[in-house]
Amino acid sequence: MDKVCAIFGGSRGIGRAVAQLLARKGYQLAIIARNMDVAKAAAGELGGNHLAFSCDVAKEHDVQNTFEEMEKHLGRVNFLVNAAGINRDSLLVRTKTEDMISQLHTNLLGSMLTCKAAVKTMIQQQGGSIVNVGSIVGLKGNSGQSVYSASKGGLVGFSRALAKEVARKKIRVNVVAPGFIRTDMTKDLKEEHLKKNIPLGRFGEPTEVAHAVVFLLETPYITGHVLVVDGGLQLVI
Ligand SMILES: NC(=O)c1ccc[n+]([C@@H]2O[C@H](COP(=O)([O-])OP(=O)(O)OC[C@H]3O[C@@H](n4cnc5c(N)ncnc54)[C@H](O)[C@@H]3O)[C@@H](O)[C@H]2O)c1
Repeated sequence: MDKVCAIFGGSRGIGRAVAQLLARKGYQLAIIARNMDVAKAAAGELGGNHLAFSCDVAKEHDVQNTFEEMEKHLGRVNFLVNAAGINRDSLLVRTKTEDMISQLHTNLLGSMLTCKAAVKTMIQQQGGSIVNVGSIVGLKGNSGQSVYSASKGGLVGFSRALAKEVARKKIRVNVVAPGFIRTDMTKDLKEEHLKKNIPLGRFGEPTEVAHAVVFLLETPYITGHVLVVDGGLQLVI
């Protein structure tokens, strides 16, 4: 069977690193971003016949439409990576409701919607594999990130429940929970200061998370697992 993988948030950062790894392994990829030009540039960079799609994961209509288009142009998706995500750091008392909603919609509802669409097509194919990108703060919590932590913690609960729900359909659902990774999301953080708290003494690279994502995508006897990729940070926080 062809390996067709949809990567939401595949145009940059961790999603892009996953795309680069899977392209080298011969997967047929759908690179999905909100902006079509950005998605096209990222898909083009990979070489081969990978396709670009535009989609806001927080919008159900966009997600449904994207799955229909992917099936039309690539065939049925049997691998899914949810790497789209946003964070709006602030203390809860200062967090605007609209920022709560946008984080929950993008990070949690968005993955629920893409998983729902993917599971429907994976059931028809009698199998599939999903990796959702969570965060170490979804397990440990972090001051100034209560809403982001909730969205990522919710993603763990959702993924583990879904793993149970679809296991008999030969569909696996796992989570990768990164610590500090060097991407646009962390570019304004003070790495020199923060890295002192990380046992391995540095931020991670997107490709190091990508290897963990691909491991979970491809390892047939693992489901409902949360794989932490954090340079040992969870040991000390
Ligand atoms: N960088 C880190 O330190 C770190 C740590 C833990 C978890 N994560 C998670 O890893 C994932 C990837 O983040 P990254 O570090 O590569 O950051 P990034 O900002 O480079 O990438 C985020 C991606 O999500 C996309 N996106 C955002 N909102 C979207 C929406 N509504 N619809 C579709 N796409 C949308 C962006 O366009 C971008 O491609 C995110 O879920 C993030 O929460 C990152």
